[in-house]
Amino acid sequence: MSFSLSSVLITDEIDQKCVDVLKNNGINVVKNTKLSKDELLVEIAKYDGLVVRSATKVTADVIEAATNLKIIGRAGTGVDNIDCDAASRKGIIVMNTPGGNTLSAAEHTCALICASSRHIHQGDRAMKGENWGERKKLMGSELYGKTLAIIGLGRIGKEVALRMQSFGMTTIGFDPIIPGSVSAEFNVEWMALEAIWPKADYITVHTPLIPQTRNLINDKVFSLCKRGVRVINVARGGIIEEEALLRALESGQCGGAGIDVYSSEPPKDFSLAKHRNVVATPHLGASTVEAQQRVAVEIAEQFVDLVQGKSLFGAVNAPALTNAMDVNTQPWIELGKKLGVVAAAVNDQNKEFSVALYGSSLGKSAGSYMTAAVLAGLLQNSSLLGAGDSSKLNLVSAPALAKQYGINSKSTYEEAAPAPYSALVSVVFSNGFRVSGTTSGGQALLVEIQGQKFPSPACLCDSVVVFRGTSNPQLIPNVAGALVGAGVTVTSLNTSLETDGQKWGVATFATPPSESCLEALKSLVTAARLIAF
Ligand SMILES: NC(=O)c1ccc[n+]([C@@H]2O[C@H](COP(=O)([O-])OP(=O)(O)OC[C@H]3O[C@@H](n4cnc5c(N)ncnc54)[C@H](O)[C@@H]3O)[C@@H](O)[C@H]2O)c1
Ligand SMILES: O=C(O)[C@H](O)COP(=O)(O)O
Repeated sequence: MSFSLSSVLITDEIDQKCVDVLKNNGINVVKNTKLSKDELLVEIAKYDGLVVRSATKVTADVIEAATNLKIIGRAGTGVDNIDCDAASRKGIIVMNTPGGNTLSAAEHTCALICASSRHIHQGDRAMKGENWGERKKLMGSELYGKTLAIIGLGRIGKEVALRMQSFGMTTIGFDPIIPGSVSAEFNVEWMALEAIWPKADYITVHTPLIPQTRNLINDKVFSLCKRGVRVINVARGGIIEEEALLRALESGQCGGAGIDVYSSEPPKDFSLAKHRNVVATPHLGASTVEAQQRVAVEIAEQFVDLVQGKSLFGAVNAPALTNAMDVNTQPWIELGKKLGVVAAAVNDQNKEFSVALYGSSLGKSAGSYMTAAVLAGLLQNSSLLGAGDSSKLNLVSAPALAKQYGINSKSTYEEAAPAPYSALVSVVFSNGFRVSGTTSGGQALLVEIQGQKFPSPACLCDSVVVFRGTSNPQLIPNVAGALVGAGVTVTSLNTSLETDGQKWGVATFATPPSESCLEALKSLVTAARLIAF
């Protein structure tokens, strides 16, 4: 896979090291952190790469205006400031630097837990106001022996657990993906959320902001918690419902909060940040010299690795493209695309299909990239694609465009492949049409069309003629003779087993023929398509 990048725009405060790494690898860089939205809409068209933190909102209109953009890099973790669906529809890769700021965000969380338990913020305010008398109002509580509930046991949640255990806190937690056996390895007892609420003295959230986590901590949850529970949010504003938190702080049901992130940034309303029992910071979780240098270098190196064809590490919207860089997976992705192209050429109902994967060498996880590959093939010559869409069709945009056009796909997996193949891919449409293939020596081979198997699989080379004809001993010699007569050099001719007196056939060529060669077949076959992959 080749990927070129000529000029990158950086619109947020990102460490100089990002600029240096990109420039040292021959990529032009412009850093402008002062662009208004209107200016960004004009500027963005000049660049094929964009690097942001959380301040720049890469909305659908920015992506629409980004006529040359190929990649958006997030120097950090959360990509919720980027419209990833809009980017996917335009075939634009979105990548982040997962892990580069994990330790800083974890340390900041621990700092907020400590500050909240000992009223550090209130004490500091009192001292600055020369108000020593505040001292007697600021009785804190020890963390030792208290229970810390961690919602989201990914990178940051785990690091918070390990650090707060050294204070003698008991750590419990919930994550729908991380099982109890894994969380037990870092001494977090996994519990269902209902069991967590009444046990927790402190609750810290470390999830992405997604529909399932929006307002996760709300009035109802506060009512199920211990009176005086303290909550911390260094993840995303909106995971703890801000109005519910204010109400719980006012009633004393919540004893204090440490908040780094807000549902709108900067907040439209500072009531929460100003509350006496809230220690508030302006989204500082990743704001350390170390984290900023790390994410700056990582995003730049990830861009360079992609240009050099080494890896697509950090891509969040391109599972198929990521796999397309693996030499073992590449032939399967090519096969998927070609099966999609064949299906689009000879089957007239392509809106609903399933990709059936067979063989342990493919594995269940192949479903996401093989489905994307088949979709890319199906859409390649489709009239569904608008003019703008067809130039953007790739393994990133195919699933997003298919969704837009109402094409539904799913995948299934079985460990055992039908003999004689060790691995096989079948694309099965809702009208019963089925096309199957495998790979050998890096080549895509057609094994079956419409349930009719090829005793000897047909190569899906650069261009082929796929035809259907009445089964008679003269079919192959007649088709071969007609093609030779039309001036094309046939390199192979394979036919399937027959069903209802009909056979499928595939012809391959030394050099791609023109569409006119099909004229020669008209009287010999019931259907023929020239397919250029
Ligand atoms: N404040 C900051 O400056 C700062 C810095 C870095 C990261 N972050 C944010 O912190 C959050 C966590 O980052 P991370 O690197 O640990 O991510 P991660 O992907 O490693 O972990 C997130 C975890 O949340 C879990 N999760 C998803 N849905 C859940 C649900 N409904 N309930 C419970 N858990 C759920 C996931 O399974 C995953 O394990 C993200 O929102 C990220 O954007 C903030
Ligand atoms: O998701 C992240 O990486 C953090 O929220 C950091 O955001 P920032 O890069 O704007 O500090």
